[in-house]
Amino acid sequence: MHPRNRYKNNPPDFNILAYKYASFYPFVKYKINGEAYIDFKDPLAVQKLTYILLQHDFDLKLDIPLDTLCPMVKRLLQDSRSCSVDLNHILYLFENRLNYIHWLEDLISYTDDDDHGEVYGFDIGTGASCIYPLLGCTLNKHWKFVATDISERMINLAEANVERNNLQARITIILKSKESKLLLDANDETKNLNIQRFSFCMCNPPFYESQEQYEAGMMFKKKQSSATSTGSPEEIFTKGGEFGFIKQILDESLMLRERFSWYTSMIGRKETINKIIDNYVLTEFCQGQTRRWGIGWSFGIHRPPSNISQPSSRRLRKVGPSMTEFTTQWTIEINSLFEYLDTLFRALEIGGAWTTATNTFIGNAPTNTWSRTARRQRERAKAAQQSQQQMNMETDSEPLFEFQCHLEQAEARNGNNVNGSIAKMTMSWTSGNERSIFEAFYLHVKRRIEEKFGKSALRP
Ligand SMILES: C[S@@+](CC[C@H](N)C(=O)[O-])C[C@H]1O[C@@H](n2cnc3c(N)ncnc32)[C@H](O)[C@@H]1O
Repeated sequence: MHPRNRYKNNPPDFNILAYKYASFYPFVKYKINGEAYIDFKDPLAVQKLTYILLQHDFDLKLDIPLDTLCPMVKRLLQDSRSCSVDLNHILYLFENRLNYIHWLEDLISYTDDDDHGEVYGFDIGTGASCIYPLLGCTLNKHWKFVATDISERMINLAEANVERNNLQARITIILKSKESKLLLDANDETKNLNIQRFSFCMCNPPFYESQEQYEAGMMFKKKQSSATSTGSPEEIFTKGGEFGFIKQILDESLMLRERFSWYTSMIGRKETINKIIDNYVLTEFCQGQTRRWGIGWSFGIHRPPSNISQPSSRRLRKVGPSMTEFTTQWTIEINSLFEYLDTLFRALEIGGAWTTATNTFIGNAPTNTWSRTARRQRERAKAAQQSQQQMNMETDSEPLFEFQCHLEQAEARNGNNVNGSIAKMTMSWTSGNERSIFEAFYLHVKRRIEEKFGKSALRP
C-alpha cells in the first residue's frame, strides 16, 4: 500500500462509523465477542459502507446504482463467499484507487507540472462514480480533471456526483463516442478544451474482450465466485480487451507526445503487462570514447536471442528486457538427454523436429499440455465429450509459442582428468506473445529431466 494511503495502519472502525452515521447502523452486526462486522453478501451493506467511507474520510458524497461499477461493490460481490469480515478485503479496491492517485502525485512531482499552479488530469472512462476525479480533486486542491465516458447513462450519473460535491468548476465531463479517440479528438467536445498541457491521463479500462475471455479469467481464479457481476457490459468488455484499450492510448500518445506529461493506465490482467512492454531490445554502442545506446520495440511476436536483445554491459542489463534463453547442464550423456527429450516432446504434443547436425530441436507448442490447470481443462473437455471438430480447431490455430532447444556435449573434468560427460541444454523462446507460458514450459521440461535422471544428475 502506498505510504500516504490513509488506510495504511489505520483501518476503518465499524463501531465509530455505526455510531456516527445512523443510516449505516442497521448494516452493522456484532459477533459474540463484540466484534463488529457487516454481511458482505448484502450488496446494500457494502454499497452503504462505500458511501460512508467516502463521506467520513474524504468528505465526498456519492450515489451510484448497484448495477454500475460501484468502486468496491462489484469486486466484493464477485469475491465474497463468506460473511466473515476481512477488512483488507473490503478496502482492497478502494485502497487501490487511492494508490493510483498517490502514484500520480509522486510521478508529477518529478516533472515540472506541480510548479504551474494548476494540474490537469484526464480520466478515460470515468464511470458512474467519477471516482478518480473526485478523489484527485479532494486530495489535491490545485488539480482539475477532464473525465470521459462513452455511456450516456454513466455520464449523467457522473455529472450528478460531481454536482453533489460542488466540483463542476474543476471537473469537466465529456461524452465520447466509441469511434472517437480515447484522448483528444478534433471531432468531439475535447477540441474545445483550452488546456495546453495535461499532467497525466489515467484509466481503469474494461478488462475483457468478450464474455468467453471473462469466464476463462474467472475459471483460472482459484476461488470461484458464486455471485454474478454487477458491472454493466461496457464497463467490463471492450474490443481487444484492456490490451487493445491501452495500445490505443499508446498509439495516440505517439501523436500527442508532450501534450501529456505522463500517459498511464491501470492494468487488470497481469499478462497484459508483457504484451505492452515486453518485446523491446536494448543495446550499447561503444566507439572510442563515445558511448551511445540503442532501443527498439516491436508489436510483433518474434523474440530475438539475448545476445541481440540484451545489452552486454551488466549494469545496463538491469533495465534491459527479460531473458529469452535459459541454459542448464547435467552430468549425463547427451544421447540419454536427446532420447528423453524426444519422448517428452512427443508426450507433450509439441510440434517440430530435430536438426541432428546441430543437435537442435526447432519446435512449437500448439496448446498448453503441461500445466495442471490445462490438464484438468482438457480432461473436463474430454469428459464433456467436446466435439472432435472443436478439439481440432484448438490445434489448428496459431501456436502458443515457438522455441529452439539446443544440446551440447562437454567433458566433465576434475582438474586435468576427464571424469564424465556433461550435457548442456539451451532453451530459447523465438516467437509468441506470452513469456509466462514459455517459461512455465521450460520449467516443466527441466523438472521432468531432473525427475528422470535424479537430483544427482544436476549440474556439476
Ligand atoms: C472499468 S470501468 C471504470 C470506471 C471508473 N473509472 C472506476 O474506476 O470505477 C470502464 C469505463 O470505461 C468506459 N469506456 C469504455 N469504452 C470507452 C471509451 N472508448 N472511451 C471512454 N470511456 C470508455 C465504460 O463505459 C466504463 O464506464
